[in-house]
Amino acid sequence: MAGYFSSFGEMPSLSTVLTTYASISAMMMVVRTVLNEMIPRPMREFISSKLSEYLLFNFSNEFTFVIEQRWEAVVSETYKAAEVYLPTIVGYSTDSLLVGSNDTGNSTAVPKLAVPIGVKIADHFEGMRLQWSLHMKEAKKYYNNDRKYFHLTCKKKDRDRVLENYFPYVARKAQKILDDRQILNIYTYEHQDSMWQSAIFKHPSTFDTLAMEPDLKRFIIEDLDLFVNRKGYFDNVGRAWKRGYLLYGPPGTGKSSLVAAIANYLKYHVYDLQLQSVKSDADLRNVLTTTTNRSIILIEDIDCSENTSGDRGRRSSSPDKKNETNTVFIDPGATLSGMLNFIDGLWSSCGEERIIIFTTNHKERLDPALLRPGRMDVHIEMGYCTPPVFRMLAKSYLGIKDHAMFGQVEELIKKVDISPAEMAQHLMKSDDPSIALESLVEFLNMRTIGHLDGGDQTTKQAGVGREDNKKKVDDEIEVILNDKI
Ligand SMILES: Nc1ncnc2c1ncn2[C@@H]1O[C@H](COP(=O)(O)OP(=O)(O)OP(=O)(O)O)[C@@H](O)[C@H]1O
Repeated sequence: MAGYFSSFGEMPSLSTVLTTYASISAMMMVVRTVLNEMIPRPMREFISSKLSEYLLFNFSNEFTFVIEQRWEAVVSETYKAAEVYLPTIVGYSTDSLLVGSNDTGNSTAVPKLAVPIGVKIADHFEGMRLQWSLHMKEAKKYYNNDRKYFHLTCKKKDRDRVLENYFPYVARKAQKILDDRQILNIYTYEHQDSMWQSAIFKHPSTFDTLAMEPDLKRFIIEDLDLFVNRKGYFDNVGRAWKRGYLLYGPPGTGKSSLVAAIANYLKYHVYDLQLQSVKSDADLRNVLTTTTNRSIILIEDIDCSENTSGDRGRRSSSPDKKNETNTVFIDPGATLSGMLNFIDGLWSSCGEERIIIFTTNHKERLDPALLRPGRMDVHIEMGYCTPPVFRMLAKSYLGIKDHAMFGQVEELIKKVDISPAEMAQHLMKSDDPSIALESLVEFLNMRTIGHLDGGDQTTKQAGVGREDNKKKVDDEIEVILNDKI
C-alpha cells in the first residue's frame, strides 16, 4: 500500500502537465515559423513529399491495382469481368449495393445487384485478402462522359500472385456467369450520348418457329455450332474468332426473324447499329469496339445507307469530306471504307466470339467490296414461300400438319411469290384452319390473276422465281459450303 501511495505521489500534477504542454507548443510554433521563413516553399514541399514517400514505402504494405474501363482504345476485359463477378461475392461486411430489375417478360422480374461507387467489397483467394472498390473520374475532356474504374487492393507481397492467378480466376468466373445468361439485351446506339443504350431482347423467334428450307436451316445451325465450338481452330489457323453473315431477300422473308433466332440459339446479345447514327469513321471504331464478346452486331438494310453503296471511293479519298464528317454534322454517317477497314483490320484485334450480320433487300445494290470473299463468310438468301416453308408456317400458326387444302395452296405458291410475312398474316386470320386456308387461297388466286393480267412487280417476278426455286436454294447452300469455317 505504501509503495502505491509513493508512486502516485511522484506523478506530475495536472497544472505541471499543462504548463509543459503549453511551452512545447510555443516552442514548436517558433520552430515552424523559423523553418517556414528560412526554407523556401518548393523545398519544403519536396521534403514533405519525400518524407511521406519514405513512410508509405516502409510502413504501408498495401498495393493497389487500378482497372480502368478502357484499355488500349477498347473496353477493358478485366474491367468487364470485375463488373460481372463482384456482385456475386458480396458478403455481409458490404454496407450497400445497387439493386434494380427490368421487365423480362416473366411475371416476376428478378432484381439484379450492381456495385455502386465507393462501396468496398472484400474477397479471399488462396489465402490472400483482397479489397475491391469502384470509383468515378471526370473524363469529359477526353471521352465525352465520365469514366469508372476499379481499385483492387492487396498486400504488396501478393502483387504477382494476384496478377498471375487471381485476375484469370475472376475472368473465368465472369465468363461462366455470362455463359449461363438467361436474359439477352438488345443495344441501340445513341449518337447524342455516344453510347449504347440497352433494352431487354424478347424476340420470340427460334429455329423451331422459323420457316425456311430445311436444308438451309440445318446448314445455318451447323455453321453456328461449328463457329462457337472452334475457338482452338480459329487460333490455329490465325483467324479472328468472328463470323460474318449477309442475309438478303425481299421484305417479309424472315431476315430479322433469323437474326433473332440466331441470338436466342447462341444466347448472344444484339447490337443493332444504324450506320447513319454514327458520326464518323472514328466514331464507328469506338462504337464497334465497345461491344461485348459473344454478341451479334446487326447492320440492317445496309443498301439504304447511302455511304455504303455507290460512293466509297469519293468518301474515302476526299480529305475535305473527312473533315466535314468529323467537325460538322452536315453529312453524318460512317463510310463503307470505315466499315470495311474495321472488318479487315481492327475487327480482328478487338474481342472475340462475335457475329456480324448485314441485311439487305437489294444485294445487287451493295458495293462489290462488301461482297468480296473473306468479308462476309456466309451469304444467305431468304426467299419466298416454298411448299416446305408453307407447311412449317401452317404448323406454327394453325397447329396442323396436314389439311385437305394443302395441295391447292402448294400448287398456287409454285406459281406466285408470297413472302412468309404475307402468308403468316392470312394464317392468323382465324383459329379455324379451314377459314384461314380459304383466305390464303383467295389471296393467292387474286395474285395469280394479277399475274395473268401482267399485274404488279411482285407477280411478274413470280414466274421467274418459281421455275428454279429449288435450284436457287441448292445454289445458295453451295455458296455456304464454299465458305465453310
Ligand atoms: N421465315 C419466316 N418464318 C416465320 N415467320 C416469318 C418468316 N418470315 C417472316 N415471318 C413473319 O413475318 C414478320 C416479318 O418478318 P421479318 O421482319 O423477319 O422479315 P424481314 O425479311 O426482316 O423484312 P424486312 O426486309 O422488311 O425487314 C415476322 O415477325 C414473322 O412473324
